[in-house]
Parts: sequence; structure tokens; C-alpha cells
Amino acid sequence: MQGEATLRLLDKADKEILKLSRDVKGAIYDFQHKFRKSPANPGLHFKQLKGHPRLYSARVNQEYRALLLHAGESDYILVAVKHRKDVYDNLDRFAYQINPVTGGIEFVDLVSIEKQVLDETLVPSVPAGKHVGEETSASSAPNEKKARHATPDPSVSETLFAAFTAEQLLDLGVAEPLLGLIAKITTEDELLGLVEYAPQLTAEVLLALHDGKTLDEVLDQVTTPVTAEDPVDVEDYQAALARPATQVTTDDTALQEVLEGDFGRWRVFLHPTQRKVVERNYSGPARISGGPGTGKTIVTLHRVKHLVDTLGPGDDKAILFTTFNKNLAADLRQRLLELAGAEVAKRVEIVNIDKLATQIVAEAEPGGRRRWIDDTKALLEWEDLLLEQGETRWDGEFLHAEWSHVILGQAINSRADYFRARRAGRGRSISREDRAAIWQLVERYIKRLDDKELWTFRQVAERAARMEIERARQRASYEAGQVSSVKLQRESGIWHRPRYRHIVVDEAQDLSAAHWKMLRAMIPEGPNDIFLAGDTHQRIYGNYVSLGSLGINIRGRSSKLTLSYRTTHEILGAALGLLGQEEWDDLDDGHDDLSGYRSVLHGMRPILRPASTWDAELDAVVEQVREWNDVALASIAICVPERRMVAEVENRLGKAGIVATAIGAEGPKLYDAIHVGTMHRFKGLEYQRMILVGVAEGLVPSHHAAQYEDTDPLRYRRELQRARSLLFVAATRARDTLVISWHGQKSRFLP
Ligand SMILES: Nc1ncnc2c1ncn2[C@@H]1O[C@H](COP(=O)(O)OP(=O)(O)OP(=O)(O)O)[C@@H](O)[C@H]1O
Repeated sequence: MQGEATLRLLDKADKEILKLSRDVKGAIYDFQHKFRKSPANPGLHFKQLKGHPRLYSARVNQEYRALLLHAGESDYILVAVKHRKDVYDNLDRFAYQINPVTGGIEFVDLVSIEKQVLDETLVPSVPAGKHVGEETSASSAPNEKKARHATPDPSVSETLFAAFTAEQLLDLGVAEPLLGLIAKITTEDELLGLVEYAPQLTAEVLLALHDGKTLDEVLDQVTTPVTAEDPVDVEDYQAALARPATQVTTDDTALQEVLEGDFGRWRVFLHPTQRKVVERNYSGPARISGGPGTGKTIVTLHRVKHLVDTLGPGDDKAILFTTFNKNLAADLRQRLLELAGAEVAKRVEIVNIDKLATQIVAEAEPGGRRRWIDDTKALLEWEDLLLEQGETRWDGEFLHAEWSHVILGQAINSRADYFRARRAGRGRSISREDRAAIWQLVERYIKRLDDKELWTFRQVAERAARMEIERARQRASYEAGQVSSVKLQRESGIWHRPRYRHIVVDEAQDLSAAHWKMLRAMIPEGPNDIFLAGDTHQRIYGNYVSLGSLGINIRGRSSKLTLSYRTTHEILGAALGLLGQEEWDDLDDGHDDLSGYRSVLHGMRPILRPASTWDAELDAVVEQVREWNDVALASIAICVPERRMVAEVENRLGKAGIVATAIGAEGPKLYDAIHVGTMHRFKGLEYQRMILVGVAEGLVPSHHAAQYEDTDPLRYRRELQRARSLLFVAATRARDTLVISWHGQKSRFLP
């Protein structure tokens, strides 16, 4: 063999490699360099394995051999590194194929996987709060899964998948070489052993069937989304290598990171469904939805990188990448740098949506002296005004929401327009007389803010939207050649270019109508103009929009992610229960749901813990945190329903000598500390272990909601839905351990 070769790493091969000693890892690093340069290098002892036309071994060091799958031409895939005694003795143990359903390349070592599944001494029972396969000591918990393993279950006398024929499993995409082993599985622990080493689709299908999904549901939710788009030739490895279902690294850095134990899998192994969305060419705005932890943010990051790669040269910021919170924008910047490097990042403007709006307004009105206030401060201003006016018919919150959502939200400028305005989703209907009075109060409120040189983020967003719409209008007349005067032409010239070539939005469910109008006006309609990721189940700022009516038509360009990479199956199940029977929209007048949402990670079930008083609840928090001394402080977080409780938790932990820090608008102040914050602050974050405290009636939902129960039933429903979403967001931040506690009467949302 002559010349250079490519060497890619197959997903899951890294799991075994990670367990090897440092020496061997060092040797692998040297090996892959030598191999790429020249597989013919005699020192590599490169040779084909008997009976396996595509499988080769090569020498890593005296003891270890690399197994390489030849994908045609000079392309090789590193599928395993093994001790030489495990390579040559029983060559039948190795099986590889192109999966006829997904078209992806799969490799299994039947001996290792069988040991993992069936050998009792090797089967790791799942320690409390840990992902399957994660190496760590167990902490004890009352409802640990292990207990299930110890008690023989009478229904398990049969094998778990006896009800399904081989043909049915194969149609769902299960790897054929594993059928024999699957037929022997009798317990859930054995299944979890298999899941860790089996190809991804096999794992997902088996877990979904085990969860009681029907064949049709599994086909629909698990298999169809990753089915190859083209007909699969199971002999054509070159074609298979190019398909998203073949999970391989394509660059050297990843292998290096695997060897250094610092491997950010998200940077490399996209799920086929994720990859399709990242690389697809859309004819207009597109949307990706999916439950918490399904990788929506990861997809937006890869999408941004992909879009930059398709841009021509230039150093302008051609792509806008925006999200709701300030700290999340900072996080996106950091992660884009990690994923794609500074050259890519410098083509992208990364900014939270309200900051963007303030920039637009400040650009047009340099030297403006106004200060921006958030909703809490805006509410105080309302309350002061109502007090001064002796007005008691409506409270500040109602009026603030009416002004923000109905008046500003629909850009209503006159009393007459307000009389005609739609008030969808705003609860109790109001008479013409009421509208007249509300309009007057709103005018007084606006004047009050003007006098104090204040404005709310919503006002700024609305103003920015109007400015951008005007800019777009001018651009259109310029392009249509309708600007005749030379002076005007020159001035319009500044405006003639759209601000961005592409816009990517994360946390889309929380943007308001004004935000969307601004974004729509910033970019002309066209291919790949706007890409948005969001989950309406996680909407926590009460912004309900219909994208279609705002000029963002995503119909036919929506897809959904369903596999959670963050949280365990047990936490996910409990979190879904918190959502109750509510209905959820799709940002576009339709419905959304979380069907098919699942996880291949397993751990213990969430712990529900009552306490007699708030004081006792705080004591229990201290005790729990002390027990979790096997993880870094920063992998633990405590979430509270009300702001005042943040300091109370912080103080109590402080007194116990445990360092804790509040999560502010810009993120946590300290990193080596337990993070404490309100539910809103946890949006988009994740922690290994979480305690949700104060999940009691009166707090979740807040007693505040109760006042609408009789007077305004629709508003009441919205308040409850928002409270459920907040709790859902908080609970799904936990990667592997979740504790929920309360004092007094437990929240009605809890089981
Ligand atoms: N393809 C992947 N491979 C490995 N890890 C992944 C992959 N996709 C996502 N993850 C991991 O899953 C976790 C959740 O991802 P991400 O934050 O993108 O989810 P999300 O859908 O945006 O969640 P949320 O809606 O809760 O904000 C992260 O730790 C991320 O690194």
C-alpha cells in the first residue's frame, strides 16, 4: 500500500479507549500519526484479519493492536484498540455492517458486549445518581434502581424481547449481529449493559420497546427520523461513510482529546437527526423543537458554524446568533469558540436579544440619556402610578401585561386601534369603556417613564422593530431605484445592505412579537434566512406569538429532536409528569407535544422530600449537600421559587461552611461553589445534581395566581401553565440526580 490515508474514529470506540492506561493512549496518539502518513510503514504490521475482507489490525505497541475498518480507497475507521490476545484468538467475535435502515456503519465486538451484558460479575449495577457506565462510587439512596435487580421479577422468566420477531427488530434498525444476544436478555440491568456498547439506534429501539412503546410508535418516533434518505447499498462503504448515520470524527483534534480525556462529544458526534438539521438547505425560515437536553443549543452552534463555512470570504459579521438571556449569550460565544475557533466566531455577532434592540436604538439616537428598566422595576412604576391615581379596578401586573402584550405587542399607536385590538390569550374580556380607561392609564404611564427618562425593554424592542422595518422599507425603495435625489441616494446607500445574511435564534419560545418583527426586518426573506430553536414547554416569560403572522413562515420546515443527552430516563419521566395535561403551542397557531422524547441514560428516580418547616427544609439541604461530597461543588445547584429565598439558602450553606453563590443576570459570580438561583435563572443551564426547594402550594404555583381563579379563569390557566413550565425547566437541568423538597403542603404539580 502506498501514500497517505485518512483515519476516523467510530463513535463508542472512544469509550473503550478512554479506559486504557496513559502509556497505551500515548502509543495510540503516535500510531495514528504514523498510520495517516503511511499505512505501509513496516513498523505498523498492518494486516488484514482472516475471514474479514474489510477488517485490518495494526500495531500500536508491543501489547496493543488497533482494529481498522477499510471504507474503500484510502479511508480507514478506527473501530477499537485491544490487547493482542483479544484480537487474533477468536476472529468471529468481530462484526460490522452497514445498517440497512440508517445506512450507517456499525461495529460490535460480540465477546466484550456479551461479557458486559451477561456476566454477572462484570455487569455494573447502576449506582445512585450516575449514568450507566460512569465510573464512580455509589452514594446510597432509598429508591435506588439496584434494588430491582435483587428482587426476582416473576414476569422476567421470559426474555425481555420474546414478543418481537427478528424481522420486526431488524425493520426497526436493530443491528443484526446482536440479535442472538438480545434474545438472551432477561433483566433491565442486562439491557442497560447492552445499551452502553450497542450501536446508537439499537440502543434507542430496545429501550423504547422496553418502555412499552408499540412497534408503530418506535418506528415513527425512533427509526423513521434516522432512516437513510437514499436507498442503502449495504456493500458501499464509501457512500456509508458520508451518511450522517455513520458517527465518526472527521478531524484529528477529537482523537487527541479522547486520548487526553477531555473529549467534548457534542463537538463531534452529532446524532443523525441533529446533523440533518445542521446541514440542510432550507428555502426559508426553519425551526427545530425538542424537549430539554435534546441538543437544540448544540444544533444552533453547529448550524452557525455550517453557515459560516458557506459564506464567502469577508470579515464582516454576516451572521447574527441570538438568545434570550445575557448569560446564555456569553455561553454561546464561549462554546462557538471551542467548536469552531476564533476565525469562525469573528464572523458572528453573538448578543442577547434585548441588548441587540438597545444597540439598534442607541445607534439611531446616539447620546440618548434614557435608562432601561426590567419588568420588576416597570411593575413598581405601575404600582406607584395606580396609588397616585387611586385606581383599583386593575392591578399593576394586569396593566403591565396589557400594555406589553396587547398594545406594544401589536404596535398599537392609537386609542381607536386599541378598541379594535385582538386580545388573544389575555383572559377576561374587557368592555369598550374599560379599554378607554386602560388607554388613558397607559398614556399616563408612558409619560411617567418619559419624565423619568426610563424605558422598558419592551418599549426598546418595539422601537427597534419599527426602526428596522423603516430601514427595510428604505432598502426596498433603494433597490427598486425609486430614490431619485443624489443626496438621498447617498444616504440610502448606507442602508442598502441587510444587516445580516443569516440569523440563528436559541430559546426562541421566549422572544416577544416585537423581537421577531425586528429580526424579520433585519434580513430579507430567502434561503436559510432565519433558523430558530426552542421548546414551548419551557416558555417562562409569557410571550405568546404566531410566527406566521409576523412574517416568519416556518410551515413545512420544522423538525423535532427527541433524544435527551442530558438527563436520565427517570428524571425525564418525572419531569414530564410535572407538565400535567396542559396543551402547548408550536409558536405558530398549532400544537406541539413531546411525543417520542426519551433518554438512553439511566439512574435513580428523583427523590421527593417533605419537611415540616422552611427551616427544616434548609437543614435537609445542608445535609444533602454534605452527603454529596464525592462531586465538585460547582456540579451541584439549588433552585428556589422566590428571589428572597436565594440569600436564605446561601446564608444557611455559608453557616455550615459550604461555599455557595447566587446566579445573577450575568451568570454565577463564583465557579467553585454551589450555585443558587430562582427558577428563571436556570434556563439553559445544566448540573449533575440539583435540589429544587420550596416546591409547595403558595410558592409553586405562587399564591399570586390564586387571585385569578374566579375573576379571570383564562389568565389563571396561563399562570398555572407558566408555573408548570418553570418547574419543568428547573427539574430538567439535573443530569443525574434530582431532589425535590417542600414544606407545608406540597405543590399540586407533584405526584
Ligand atoms: N450529539 C451529542 N453528543 C453528545 N452530547 C450531546 C449531543 N447533543 C447534545 N449533547 C449534550 O446534551 C446536553 C444538552 O444539550 P443542549 O443544551 O444543546 O440541549 P437543549 O435542547 O438546548 O436543552 P434545553 O432546552 O434544556 O436548553 C449538553 O450537555 C450537550 O453537550
